[in-house]
Amino acid sequence: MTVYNIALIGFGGVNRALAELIASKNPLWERDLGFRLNIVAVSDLYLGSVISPNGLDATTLVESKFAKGGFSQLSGGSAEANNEVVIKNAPADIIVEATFTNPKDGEPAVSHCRWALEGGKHVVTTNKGPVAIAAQELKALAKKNGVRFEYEGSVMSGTPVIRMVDKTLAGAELNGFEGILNGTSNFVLGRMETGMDFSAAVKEAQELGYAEADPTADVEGFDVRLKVVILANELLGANLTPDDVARKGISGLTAADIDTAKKAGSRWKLIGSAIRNADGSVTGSVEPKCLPLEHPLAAVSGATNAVSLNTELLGSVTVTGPGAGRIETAYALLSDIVAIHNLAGANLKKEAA
Ligand SMILES: NC(=O)c1ccc[n+]([C@@H]2O[C@H](COP(=O)([O-])OP(=O)(O)OC[C@H]3O[C@@H](n4cnc5c(N)ncnc54)[C@H](O)[C@@H]3O)[C@@H](O)[C@H]2O)c1
Ligand SMILES: N[C@@H](CCO)C(=O)O
Repeated sequence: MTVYNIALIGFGGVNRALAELIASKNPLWERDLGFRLNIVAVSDLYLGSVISPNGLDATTLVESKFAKGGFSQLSGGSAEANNEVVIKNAPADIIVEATFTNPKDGEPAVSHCRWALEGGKHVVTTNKGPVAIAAQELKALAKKNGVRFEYEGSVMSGTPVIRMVDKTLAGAELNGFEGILNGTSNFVLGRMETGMDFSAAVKEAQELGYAEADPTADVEGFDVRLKVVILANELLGANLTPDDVARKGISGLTAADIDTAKKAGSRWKLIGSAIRNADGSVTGSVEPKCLPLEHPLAAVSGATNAVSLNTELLGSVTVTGPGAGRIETAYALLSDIVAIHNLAGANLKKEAA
């Protein structure tokens, strides 16, 4: 039986959801995917950290109501989030990075990824910071150390877009994309169409686990800007930084704007896009657009995301699915681990007794 030891960095909505899945689905994964996951360490800013070489019980982790510093009650635990010690010393094959996204410099998550990869540990992450800001460096580091840096959940949560385009649209000649890439702002715009106030709608998105720790990142377009950078660099071979992408969020839209659009048979959406220019350069942008109802992105509602990929050989191909949510994003982490597992010659497989 193949077992992957994993260490969770951050134990908020997403990594907690992964632990929930581990608690209930390990037997299914063993049967269908050929591996099970064993949590050997967790580190969280609020809860502290714990290393347990034989593994922590996922159900206990999920069901215990830990107070601040509560991991100190566990054997091998501390009230401090000793991320560096956990990443470097825990006997983990895979580091699962799901701390806050820092849209400015990606830290401390970039360092978390660096420590893991330098130590020969795979990284799977839903954190957009390290991917948008340091993907090239981290991919090179992973290659040098014979491990993988995987980040499917950094764009569109568990809905496959990065790996899907890479694997199944190879050769289709992608020229650009436009999409709804932030679940929170799309959810908020939808709620405003029903007459709900902007702040109440943001609060609801927070309660549903869609929003960033600071929801300004969602409604002001910073989150979409990171996602445009990730997709443009990954799929169009660009070398954009967040500062290269023009950005405008949805906070300036009023109830009257929403109403006027509705009466005109259209709908506001926050659109992230990038195009390849004639000279080969790539331009990205984030802005609210008033789309006619017949536009393919106009009907995308709630926290659902969609991206229309403009290809030379196939025309437009649209991928749609959940763009946020705890379990949905935890699934992205699982899909990254499946990708690692499926790599021929992966040297992390362990035959447990
Ligand atoms: N929730 C979603 O729908 C979703 C979807 C895609 C990507 N993401 C990204 O995944 C990551 C996690 O999302 P989430 O919803 O679980 O967020 P969250 O705010 O619920 O949890 C983040 C956790 O990380 C911990 N943390 C923050 N900084 C830390 C540090 N330096 N060291 C240790 N722990 C730290 C916090 O205490 C918190 O428990 C974020 O980067 C987010 O942008 C989230
Ligand atoms: N806060 C983000 C999470 C997914 O990256 C969103 O609402 O889309």
